Amino acid sequence: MANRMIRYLSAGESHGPQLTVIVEGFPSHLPVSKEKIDEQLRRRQLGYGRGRRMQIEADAVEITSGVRFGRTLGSPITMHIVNRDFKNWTEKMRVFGEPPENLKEVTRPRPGHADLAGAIKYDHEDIRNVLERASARNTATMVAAGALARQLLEHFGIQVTAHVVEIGGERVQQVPEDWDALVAAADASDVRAADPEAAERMRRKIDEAKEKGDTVGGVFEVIVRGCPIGLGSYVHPDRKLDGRLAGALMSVQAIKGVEIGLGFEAARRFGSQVHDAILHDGSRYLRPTNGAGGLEGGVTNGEPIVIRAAMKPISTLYNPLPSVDMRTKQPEPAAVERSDYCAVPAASVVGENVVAWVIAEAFLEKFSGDSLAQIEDQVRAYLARVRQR
Ligand SMILES: Cc1cc2nc3c(=O)[nH]c(=O)nc-3n(C[C@H](O)[C@H](O)[C@H](O)COP(=O)(O)O)c2cc1C
Ligand SMILES: C=C(O[C@@H]1CC(C(=O)O)=C[C@@H](OP(=O)(O)O)[C@H]1O)C(=O)O
Repeated sequence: MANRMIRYLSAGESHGPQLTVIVEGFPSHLPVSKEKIDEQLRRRQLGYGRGRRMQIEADAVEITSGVRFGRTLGSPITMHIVNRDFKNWTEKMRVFGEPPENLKEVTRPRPGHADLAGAIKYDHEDIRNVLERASARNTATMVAAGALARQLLEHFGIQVTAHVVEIGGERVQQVPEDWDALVAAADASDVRAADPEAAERMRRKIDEAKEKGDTVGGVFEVIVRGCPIGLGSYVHPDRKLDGRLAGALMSVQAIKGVEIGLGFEAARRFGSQVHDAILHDGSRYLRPTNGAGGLEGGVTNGEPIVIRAAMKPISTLYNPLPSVDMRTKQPEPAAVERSDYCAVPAASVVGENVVAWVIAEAFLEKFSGDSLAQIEDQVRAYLARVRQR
């Protein structure tokens, strides 16, 4: 295991009273904005193709430890996110007491969800005991932790953004090259695609899925700029930042593929068409291209990190696939839960914040310190040294 300076633990069921995340290892004196965390949570709730649950929730954190007068103390930071929907589930989600008489157990596992494997693994008769925690509701905690990490990164000039590049096979053709224009265009679009024509085709694809009781997936791209050269390491597999980023993104519900830089396309080209030449302008190294996506040997090379993640279509189908009733073992259509039709735009916001977390982890491994000032000293000294190389 790499020596991680920061870590977090999350808890909470999708229809329980709240989600909780405890973040540990942040330096003291970092200014914290609750508004910035809430803004990321708000963005995660948006997107064309989301189901009715998002109209019930209004995600925001309550911070109950680790911050005083707007700055971190160096102690664990606890954040709570209330599940507004809990008020509709108080009986069905009781912590103690007997199940209500009218409780309808979920017994027909949905192909693609954690239902079947989870019910067998944890010996549950009622699949609700699985889906409550498997649910992507928990991505709100990933975003809260990432949004905190992001504030550390921003302090050191590192920025993260994401945009959707594909939904249901409809692809973006034109992406603004300018960073601010890309961020603005992605944020202004309800599918988070920066290309308005592609966005329209994506919306139609989501409508088509909805009409058919079906779902669609897609691909989003996360970009990090401002990372110093030298985060992560080649010296041991579990310290390689490419592997850690891919692992973190693959741990987000429904993410089934990750590629960095040219990714799978690199496998189809000659090396001369893949690798980025090394130039020097007299004061610093330059890379005319960025096929590596900002990572060589599992180490940041100073270029923007470019990483894409593929999300499978949502598993709950209103027109359900064949399944089996786990009580009777008889064929039955899979259970239907209230659901999203497409959550790629939301997943892109999750991806953005998950990536921010991993970069902050790597940043604090390289520039460790108990207070922000100690870290600033280290960063300054390192960057001065880099300029001499
Ligand atoms: C933002 C987001 C929203 C999701 N919404 C739903 C949903 O409404 N219904 C559903 O069946 N799956 C949804 N999923 C996907 C499931 O949570 C996921 O497929 C399931 O937990 C099984 O895990 P796996 O796909 O990683 O194998 C969503 C995923 C994300 C990232
Ligand atoms: C609650 C969220 O997403 C949920 C993820 C999800 C799933 O199965 O993963 C199923 C749905 O839950 P519900 O049945 O309560 O509508 C989504 O709404 C969220 O993103 O905050």
